[in-house]
Amino acid sequence: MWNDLTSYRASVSERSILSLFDDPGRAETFSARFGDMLFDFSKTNIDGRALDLLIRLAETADVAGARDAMFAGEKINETEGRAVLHTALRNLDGGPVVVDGTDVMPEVLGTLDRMDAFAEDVRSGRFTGQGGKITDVVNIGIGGSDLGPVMAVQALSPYADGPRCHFVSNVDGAHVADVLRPLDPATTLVIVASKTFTTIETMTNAQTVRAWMSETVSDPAAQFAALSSAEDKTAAFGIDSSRVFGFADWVGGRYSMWGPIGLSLMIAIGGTAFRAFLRGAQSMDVHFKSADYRENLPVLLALVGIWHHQVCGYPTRAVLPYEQRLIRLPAYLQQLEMESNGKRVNMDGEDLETVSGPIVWGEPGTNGQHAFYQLIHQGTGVVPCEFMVGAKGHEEDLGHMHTLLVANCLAQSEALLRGRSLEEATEIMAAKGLEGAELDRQARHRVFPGNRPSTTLMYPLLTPEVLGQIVALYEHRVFVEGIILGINSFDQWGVELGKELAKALEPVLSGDEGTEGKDGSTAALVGYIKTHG
Ligand SMILES: O=P(O)(O)OC[C@H]1O[C@](O)(CO)[C@@H](O)[C@@H]1O
Repeated sequence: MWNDLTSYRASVSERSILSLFDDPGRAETFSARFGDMLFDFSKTNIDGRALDLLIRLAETADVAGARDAMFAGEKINETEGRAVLHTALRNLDGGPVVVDGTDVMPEVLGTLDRMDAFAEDVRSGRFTGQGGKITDVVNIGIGGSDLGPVMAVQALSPYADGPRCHFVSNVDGAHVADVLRPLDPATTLVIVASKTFTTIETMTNAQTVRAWMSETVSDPAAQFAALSSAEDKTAAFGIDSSRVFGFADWVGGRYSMWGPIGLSLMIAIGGTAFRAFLRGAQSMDVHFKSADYRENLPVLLALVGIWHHQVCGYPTRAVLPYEQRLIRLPAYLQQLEMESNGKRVNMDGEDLETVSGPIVWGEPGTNGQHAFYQLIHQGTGVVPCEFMVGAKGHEEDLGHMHTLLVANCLAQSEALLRGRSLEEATEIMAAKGLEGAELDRQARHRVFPGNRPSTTLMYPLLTPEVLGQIVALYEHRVFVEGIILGINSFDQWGVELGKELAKALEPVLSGDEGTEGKDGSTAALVGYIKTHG
């Protein structure tokens, strides 16, 4: 299958994507809709034959079978012996989801109701701090216990009518210090978000914040809540069980914002909007489960990704939301995609047949246009770009700005597609009065090779429901890519070694232990810190 794809790609690699639009139906054929959402992949070099081969790849990998196994609660995370059921957290209709013979939905929905009640207590002032109504919430977490809520709170700021939410993740004391500086401990709620309740960054920050709070309030623990599966540890930290929201081991960290890890978002936007966010994701689940591969957005997004990375060999992909409020989406997707599919062996522990998942990066447009788009347009490498934009913005009185935003988004994908030839560039520069060798030289700097692939995801407006759809779309995209590559997308052993070595280096840096056994570079770097620290 892979060979068929790579040899077919080689046979069409020189053709211009623009020429494919000689087919007047191309934009329609190479796009798919889900409700009001449109995914356009016509500005890629994928044609009917390539799509057929990609679909066959999905069929051969039995994506549908793996998908059904995931939704059915089978232990598809084989290296950790766990089911993968973040979809149960947004299964608002409550149809049974059985794990080890038990329907988990009553507990899931019960926890959601408890979260809702607590969020409402905080928002209404029924739950107060020791100085009165809660004005600020500080979520302490990292990775999957941080990136989702950070991204979503920002994305949905037009819906945020609750206390202000802040996020502390880095173990760099600068982060917590900067976040706490303007806050009043007596009206601040602290949420410690950690599935394991052992993550060193989170626990260190939690202790720092508790110490900060204890300088002002008599009972700091009363203003703490915890989002964790480790109830013994939350109790040991002194957090009352009424403010502990747990979740099962079948919710992976980077897939967890649909449940308790989303509490800060729920407090910011309220329970009704939070449920709309879940409903959006749930609707994408239904689509993923039922739509034909050729109409299935997560499957198509995955196949386009596979085409560009594994088949064409483009090493990275850029996610470019023309939506300022999605500023943290690229970071969120970096964890989702790279922690999930950045693996070198397959489920059986054998070397992968192909390269693993791509490097994912990006920034909102139009800002990126004034920074790295230069390389995207004229650099020697190809970066497939994933644009996304809403038909409308929330600032109705600033509609003219939204029009300009959309114009820029569409212009970028058009420019990548068309490019500008040497003849065109020469004509432009000649019209400016240049001639001879200087004309030639200057024109060459103004050539755009074009023929660079991009996709565009469009949606009506970034509502909670649409955000839920977008995030679930990407989750399932990562899943499909993982299945096709044979990867377990739900473990993350690659983060462990660094954690272990950091633990071992702490006493070396503090002077309790020497650098014996360390490589020369590490020993020298320790020496620098000891001299200058
Ligand atoms: O929620 P926890 O247990 O603190 O873990 C935080 C993050 O750390 C990781 O395990 C990686 O270090 C992520 O997968 C996870 O999202």
